[in-house]
Amino acid sequence: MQSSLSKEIQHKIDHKTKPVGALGKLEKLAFQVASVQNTLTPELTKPHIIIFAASHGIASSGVSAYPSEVTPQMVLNFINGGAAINVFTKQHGINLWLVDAGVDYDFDQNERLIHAKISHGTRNFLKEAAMTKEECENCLLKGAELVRKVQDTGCNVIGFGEMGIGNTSSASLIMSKLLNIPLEDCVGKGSGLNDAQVIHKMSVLNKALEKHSDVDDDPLKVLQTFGGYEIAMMCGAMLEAAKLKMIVLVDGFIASVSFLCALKMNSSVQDYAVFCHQSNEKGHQLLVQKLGVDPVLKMDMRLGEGTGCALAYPILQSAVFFFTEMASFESAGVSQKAEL
Ligand SMILES: O=C(O)c1ccc[n+]([C@@H]2O[C@H](COP(=O)([O-])O)[C@@H](O)[C@H]2O)c1
Ligand SMILES: Cc1cc2nc[nH]c2cc1C
Repeated sequence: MQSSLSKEIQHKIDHKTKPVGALGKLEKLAFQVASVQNTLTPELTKPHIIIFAASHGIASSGVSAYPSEVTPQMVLNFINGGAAINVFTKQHGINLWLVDAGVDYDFDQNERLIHAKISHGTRNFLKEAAMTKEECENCLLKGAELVRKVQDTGCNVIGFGEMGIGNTSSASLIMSKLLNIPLEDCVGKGSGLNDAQVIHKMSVLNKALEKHSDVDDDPLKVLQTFGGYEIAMMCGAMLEAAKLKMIVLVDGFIASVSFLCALKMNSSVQDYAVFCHQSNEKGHQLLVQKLGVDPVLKMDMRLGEGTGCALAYPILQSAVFFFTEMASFESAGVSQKAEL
């Protein structure tokens, strides 16, 4: 049953000076933000994006178009402000936090980089589980702790990005296991494999599935076996952000898989999530369909880093601003729909 606040929110949307429904998806977003914040006067405050970076044992098995050194190199690029996410967050006034979740490199102390290194990278899941149970649980706790720190700054809308060469392999395996769908439907080009290389990636990942055939669909076990530290930390962060009633901006394929893990642990996370864009990575379209969500943007992007969140943020702002600032038919003296 619709609550009385839900009815009031919908009434407010429908009485703005526009044909009913004419602001399309913006109306759904406004409804969601007002519902999450439990108010007819929602606001977005101190937007943040956290990027979690980590190295992957599987990256040595020829599953990515790029070498694993790119992960620490890109972290340095984030620190120096040169990556796409730096540019877009600056453009839209979004605060950016960088987290070393487990990169295979010892960074110098830097005030722009948060040290949360679980280890120097996950193990290769062709041989053994990527993480221990304890490491996986530590990731969830660390992600949650970071979100609490962000919320303490006055933030109520948070997006998550990732950087980790090899992490589309982790994400594909987790998706296949948790949704019980064929691996083939979950595996794509990642950061840019050609067709022959995707076939090799498939055969490597099939071996990993065989190796861990005893793993059922328990989300913590799946995350521990195939995950990356950044995927698990993001999962813990999303769960905490939902608990704190923050709006959660979900980026592309890998971030959506973190969301899937979070959803399997606590289904209420769905109410807080805004899916920012439809990634070009093969598995994402199916994942979005299975989740029953309709991403804000489709820009043919497949970058990660939280770039989809940064691009969708001003659209979310427009949703909140029309809801709070537009005149109503009554206040503007505009005639309503004719009774025909
Ligand atoms: O966000 C996405 O949809 C997305 C799709 C494909 C690749 N990526 C990025 O590319 C990296 C993973 O690609 P790969 O091929 O190394 O598994 C990782 O750093 C991700 O941020 C991201
Ligand atoms: C250069 C580069 C930048 C990235 N950012 C996120 N994933 C990435 C993968 C590569 C290869």
